[in-house]
Amino acid sequence: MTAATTEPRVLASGTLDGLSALVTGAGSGIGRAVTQRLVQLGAHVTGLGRHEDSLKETGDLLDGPGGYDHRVCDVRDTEAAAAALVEVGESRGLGLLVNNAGGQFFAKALDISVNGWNSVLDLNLTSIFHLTKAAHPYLARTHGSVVNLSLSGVERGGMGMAHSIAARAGVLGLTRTLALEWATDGIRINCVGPGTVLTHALNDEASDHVLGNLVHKATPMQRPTPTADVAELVAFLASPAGALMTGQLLQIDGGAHLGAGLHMLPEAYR
Ligand SMILES: CCCCC/C=C/C(=O)SCCNC(=O)CCNC(=O)[C@H](O)C(C)(C)COP(=O)(O)OP(=O)(O)OC[C@H]1O[C@@H](n2cnc3c(N)ncnc32)[C@H](O)[C@@H]1OP(=O)(O)O
Ligand SMILES: NC(=O)C1=CN([C@@H]2O[C@H](COP(=O)(O)OP(=O)(O)OC[C@H]3O[C@@H](n4cnc5c(N)ncnc54)[C@H](OP(=O)(O)O)[C@@H]3O)[C@@H](O)[C@H]2O)C=CC1
Repeated sequence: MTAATTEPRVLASGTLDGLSALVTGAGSGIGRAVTQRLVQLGAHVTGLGRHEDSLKETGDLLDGPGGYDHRVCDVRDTEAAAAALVEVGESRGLGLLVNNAGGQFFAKALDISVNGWNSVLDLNLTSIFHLTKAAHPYLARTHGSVVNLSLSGVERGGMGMAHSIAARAGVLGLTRTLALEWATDGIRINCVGPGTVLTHALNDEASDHVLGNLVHKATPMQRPTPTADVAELVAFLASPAGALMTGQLLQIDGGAHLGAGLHMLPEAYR
């Protein structure tokens, strides 16, 4: 058997029967793959995002025994996002929050304005704090969990990503602090750090040179991270098999965090 297995789906059907989940950024990429897998395993997912068409498309692509609905919302509008979560919590309860919506533009620190810094921090850190806080009462009732999508290699830093790396380091600190503060409420909270995932969004941002060449060089296992692998890990953390896992950063990256890093040098930007 080779290490490069192409089928990461190992959890038994029915593993997440009855789970109510909220996934931010469910309309594309990793969030869509996570939604698909949770629904296959029996969960009901509410997908959150800014664009109705892509959220609807996620719903059209689902196959599985679980359920799906969506809410259009910008997670940086912390009151609107919390209100959407409360609606879900009050109507169906909440056993899992996946803070997946995120991203950044690639720029050297000296080229990041105050507004640019704030927009990335708001998206990748502040919104997560407020939404997770709003989820507390519902997760306490179900002894549920939170999964925060982060990046591989945050502790190493990454050129062109000062704002995003700072935000993700903040999310890890938040994750570990809430893991401590909420453990006795029965709530677990973890981070998943994917390596490079060739989603449309990244393809739009980075040049073919980065995606076709540097990813392989910067990744000991010489391949990008498939969305399905990330989705299985999120489902595992939400399942009874993850019941003692909290405060973790699980890097699913082919060893990329051990290497020199895939730095977004200016020549790599689109
Ligand atoms: C190392 C390689 C592996 C990478 C691993 C990570 C991969 C991924 O995350 S994949 C997803 C990739 N796609 C994205 O991340 C796209 C997501 N980006 C966005 O949604 C937006 O860029 C944003 C949310 C981060 C910012 O959006 P918004 O707040 O709407 O931005 P504005 O246009 O209003 O601009 C605000 C502010 O930011 C400045 N700015 C925007 N782009 C750049 C840039 N390329 N360089 C420098 N500054 C930029 C913009 O000028 C505004 O500032 P002011 O001009 O001072 O007002
Ligand atoms: N691709 C990669 O290589 C890696 C990605 N990651 C991280 O994983 C997460 C998902 O990435 P990926 O799937 O690639 O990215 P995508 O850009 O494909 O997905 C991000 C999703 O988040 C939604 N979103 C973005 N901003 C907001 C907002 N303000 N409010 C609500 N929803 C929003 C987008 O939908 P809409 O525009 O409709 O709102 C979109 O569906 C991100 O946090 C990303 O940084 C981590 C490691 C590597």
